[in-house]
Amino acid sequence: MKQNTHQQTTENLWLGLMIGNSRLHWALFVDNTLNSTWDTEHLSTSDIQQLAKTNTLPVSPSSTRPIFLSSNLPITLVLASVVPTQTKLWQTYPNVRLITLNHIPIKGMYPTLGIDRALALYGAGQTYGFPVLVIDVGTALTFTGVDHQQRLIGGAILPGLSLQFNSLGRNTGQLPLLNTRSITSLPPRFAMNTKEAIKSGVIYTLLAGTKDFIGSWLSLFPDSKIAITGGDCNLLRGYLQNYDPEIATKLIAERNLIFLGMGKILFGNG
Ligand SMILES: Nc1ncnc2c1ncn2[C@@H]1O[C@H](COP(=O)(O)OP(=O)(O)O)[C@@H](O)[C@H]1O
Ligand SMILES: CC(C)(COP(=O)(O)O)[C@@H](O)C(=O)NCCC(=O)O
Ligand SMILES: [K+]
Repeated sequence: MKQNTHQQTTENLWLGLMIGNSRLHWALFVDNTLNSTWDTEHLSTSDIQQLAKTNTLPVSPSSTRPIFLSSNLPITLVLASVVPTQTKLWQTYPNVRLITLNHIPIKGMYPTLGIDRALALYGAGQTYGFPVLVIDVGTALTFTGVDHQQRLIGGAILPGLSLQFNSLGRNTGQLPLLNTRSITSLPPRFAMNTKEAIKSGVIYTLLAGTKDFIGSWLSLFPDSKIAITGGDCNLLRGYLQNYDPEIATKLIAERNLIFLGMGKILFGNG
């Protein structure tokens, strides 16, 4: 592992870590303010054990492979996770604080609600106002809504784009495995080859479903904000701009909703 010494003392540095199902999402908070965010792949058990032992943490806004911050003082690692096996591994870190639903000031949450959904919802509400609907286009795609009184209304969970393509590619005898990132424009609706037919099926169904959820939410909360986040949020928003420009203009895209929520909870600001 590469070592990188940092000029700043660690008292004013907090590292946020959101463990998602596909990747790790990192945030550096400096002087109680969100400074930078980046994503990496999941780390191996031995890498995490080594970090805990040597009191080092990755600080690498520009790379998918982490560079490690070494320090004599314990750095506070603020952890939220939707992957219990990973939570266990990271809890071996010396100075770790785990964010749970108990920390989130949203009323009426059910006990198994994902902490990523709760944090993003709180971050969106605090930033844009309540009520708000959050669409998170990650490994799973989720809709999560909260009302004027910061009470959870609920939402929905379905497979995200890559999960949909992977399930077709891996569970059939002759369908190809498509790469989500290679699909940048809307496919023809009625396709004449297999790849385009998969794209059409997944994307138009997703767009119709998204439009329906947004319409349904706005019929309940006509003045609500709608925020979109997650690894594939720009892809979905891009398709939506062609498919239904009026709905697309209502969407606020923000990759850091979860960390905006984390910042509010830790410091009372983003
Ligand atoms: N650099 C990248 N590496 C991996 N996945 C990426 C990348 N950029 C975008 N993605 C997309 O993001 C999706 C995962 O979304 P993300 O919100 O990061 O996941 P999670 O929070 O569930 O781990 C992947 O399915 C993939 O399609
Ligand atoms: C729905 C999720 C799998 C989304 O995870 P992600 O795609 O962000 O990795 C996660 O929020 C989760 O495990 N939720 C628990 C069930 C629920 O929210 O009802
Ligand atoms: K997510």
